Amino acid sequence: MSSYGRCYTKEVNGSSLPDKKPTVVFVLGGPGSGKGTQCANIVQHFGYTHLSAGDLLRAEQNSGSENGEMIKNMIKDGQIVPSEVTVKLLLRAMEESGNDKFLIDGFPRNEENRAAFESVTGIEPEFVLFFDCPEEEMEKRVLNRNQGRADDNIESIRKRFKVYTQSSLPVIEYYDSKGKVRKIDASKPVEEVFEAVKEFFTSLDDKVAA
Ligand SMILES: Nc1ncnc2c1ncn2[C@@H]1O[C@H](COP(=O)(O)OP(=O)(O)OP(=O)(O)O)[C@@H](O)[C@H]1O
Ligand SMILES: O=c1ccn([C@@H]2O[C@H](COP(=O)(O)O)[C@@H](O)[C@H]2O)c(=O)[nH]1
Ligand SMILES: [Mg+2]
Repeated sequence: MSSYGRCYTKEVNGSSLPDKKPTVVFVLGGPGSGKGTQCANIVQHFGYTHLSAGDLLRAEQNSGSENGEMIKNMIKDGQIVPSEVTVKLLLRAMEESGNDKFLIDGFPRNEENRAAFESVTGIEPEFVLFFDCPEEEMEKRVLNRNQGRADDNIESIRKRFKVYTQSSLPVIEYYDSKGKVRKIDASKPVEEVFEAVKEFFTSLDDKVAA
């Protein structure tokens, strides 16, 4: 198992493991709210490693993995891939990065994801960056994205919005009840959104330095 698994602690895993838990920020919001766009900016300014769970699943799908067909069908349908698969991909990417600061984009997407990540890693997010955006604006952005994604069509998008409302928003509400949500108005232009995003990461850097 990955050294970023719960086997993280010395007594389970021995001395070759990281002695400090990594910093994790979950980046959540609906399809097309701008998570990937803003994560690229955060990486440049604050030195995080960006892990998009969707990108990891797409790479796994294209790798010839035995889960490839299942992932392909679930993405097309906007369904949430079982945690067992996604958490394993995230842990491997965390370990391979050599970094200790991660933006986990588009995960956890439901309560099962949330509980699995926490129980496997023992990691709680530092905070949850929540990109709040009206559905109409998100739909427009996704339909204009032009990146050849199999789920950027009106049929898949409608399914993704439904899953987001039913399964992902409750995860954001859970973290909100713990005071961990940092909400951003994601309907604004990219530069303005980033100004708001920056404040949260600057505060965290200041807290760590203090
Ligand atoms: N603030 C913004 N204003 C206008 N367009 C934006 C903004 N942020 C991102 N976009 C554009 O909207 C599209 C979706 O952005 P992005 O891929 O970052 O969203 P996402 O939240 O990662 O979506 P998904 O969940 O589907 O992966 C892209 O074409 C991007 O260039
Ligand atoms: O944790 C996750 C993340 C993503 N998925 C599936 O991938 C698509 C696309 O995700 P994006 O974040 O928009 O790139 C999503 O609709 C799910 O089908 C997942 O199952 N679990
Ligand atoms: Mg994205």
